[in-house]
Amino acid sequence: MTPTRDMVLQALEQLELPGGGTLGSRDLVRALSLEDGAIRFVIEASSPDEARALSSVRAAAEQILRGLPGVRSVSAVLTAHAPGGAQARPAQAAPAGEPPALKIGRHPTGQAGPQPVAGVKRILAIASGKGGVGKSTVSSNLAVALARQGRRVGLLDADIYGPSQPRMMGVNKRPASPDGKTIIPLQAHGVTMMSIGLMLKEDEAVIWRGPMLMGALQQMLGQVAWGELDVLVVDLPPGTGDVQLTLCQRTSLSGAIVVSTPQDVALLDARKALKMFETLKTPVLGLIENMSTYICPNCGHEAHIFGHGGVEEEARKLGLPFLGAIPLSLDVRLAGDAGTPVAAGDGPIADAYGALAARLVQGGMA
Ligand SMILES: Nc1ncnc2c1ncn2[C@@H]1O[C@H](COP(=O)(O)OP(=O)(O)OP(=O)(O)O)[C@@H](O)[C@H]1O
Repeated sequence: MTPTRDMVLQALEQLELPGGGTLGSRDLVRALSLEDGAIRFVIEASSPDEARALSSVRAAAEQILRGLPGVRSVSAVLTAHAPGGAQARPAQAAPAGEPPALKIGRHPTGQAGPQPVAGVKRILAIASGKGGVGKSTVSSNLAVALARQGRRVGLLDADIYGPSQPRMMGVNKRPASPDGKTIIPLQAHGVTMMSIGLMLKEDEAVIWRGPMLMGALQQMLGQVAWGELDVLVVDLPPGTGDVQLTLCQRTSLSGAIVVSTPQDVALLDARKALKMFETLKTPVLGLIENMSTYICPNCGHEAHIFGHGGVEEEARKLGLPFLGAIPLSLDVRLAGDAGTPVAAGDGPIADAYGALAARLVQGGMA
C-alpha cells in the first residue's frame, strides 16, 4: 500500500508545533508530492524568525512520515519568505479549507527513475524561462555564498548553448582526466566547478541536438569527480528544452529555483518554466527576483527599472515560496565579468546573497 495525500496530511497533524498549532492548521505545507512511496514537500514559514522557530519540525515531520506503511523516502525542506523591508509583503495564507496550490506535477511519466550523483547530497537546478534574466549570475553567486557558509558546494554549468560560468568564476583551464574517463573538476572561490565550456575548444560552436546534449550532461554528472558535496548547484540553459528534460528525468533533483526579473514578459516565460517542472514532477523550491530595484550609487535614488515586486506577487499567487530579491547593480555585472562573483566580497549585494544562502541552508535545501 502506498500512502495517500490525505494519509500524509493526517499523520502530520500529530505534530504539535513550537508556538502552537499544526502544519495543517497553520497552513505551512506546500508542494506536497507523492510518488511510489517517495514523499516530498516544502514547509513554508512566513518569516525567517518563524523558520528558525520551526527548525526542529522538519526532521520530526520526516520521522513521522517514515513510519507510515509503504513509505520509501521522505524529504521535507523548510523555507521562509524574504525578510522585511521594501520588498517584503506579509505572507498570505491560502483561504482556509482550500488545498495548498500545488505546482508540481503528480502524473507519472513512465520514464526510468531519476538517479542520484555519487557523493552529492542535494542537487538544486537554477532555471529561468528566458535568457538574460541573470540565472547564471545567481547560480555562481549563490554557490559562492553557500561555500562561504561552510557548505561543500559544486557548480555545474549545464548551459550548453552559452556556458558563462568559466568567465563568471574566473577559470579557463581545461580540466584534467588522468585515466581518460574521470574528469577532475576545477576549484574557484571555494566552489568545485565544471562547465561544458571548459571541455570545448575556443569558439567551437555547440550545435548539438537532443541525444548529444543528453550524453554531455550525463558525462558531466557521472564522470566528474565531484567528491563529497552538500549541494550541487546546476545552472540550466534558459527555457524549457532537452537539457532540462534530461536533468529532471534522469537525475534525483532536490528541486528547482526559478529566477526572473519583475517584467511581465519575463514572468510570462517564468510561468512556462514552472509549468515544465510541474509536468516533470520536479518540486519548485522557490522563486528569486533578480534586477529587482536599482539604487543610484550617486544620489541614493531608488528606481524600478524592470518593475518591482512582480515575482513575489507571482510566487504568492502560485503558492510557492519567494526566496528573495537581488537588486540591479553595476557591481554585479563588473564582478561577474571580472571572474569574482560579488558574493565573494562585502557589501549589500553580498549580504543579500548571504541571506539567500542562509535561508536555503536553514530549510535543508543546501
Ligand atoms: N542583479 C544584477 N545587476 C546587474 N547586472 C546583472 C544582474 N544580474 C545579472 N546581471 C548581468 O546581466 C547579464 C546577463 O546575466 P546572466 O548571464 O547571468 O543571465 P542568464 O539568465 O544566465 O542568461 P543566459 O541564460 O542567456 O546565459 C550579465 O552581463 C550579468 O552580469
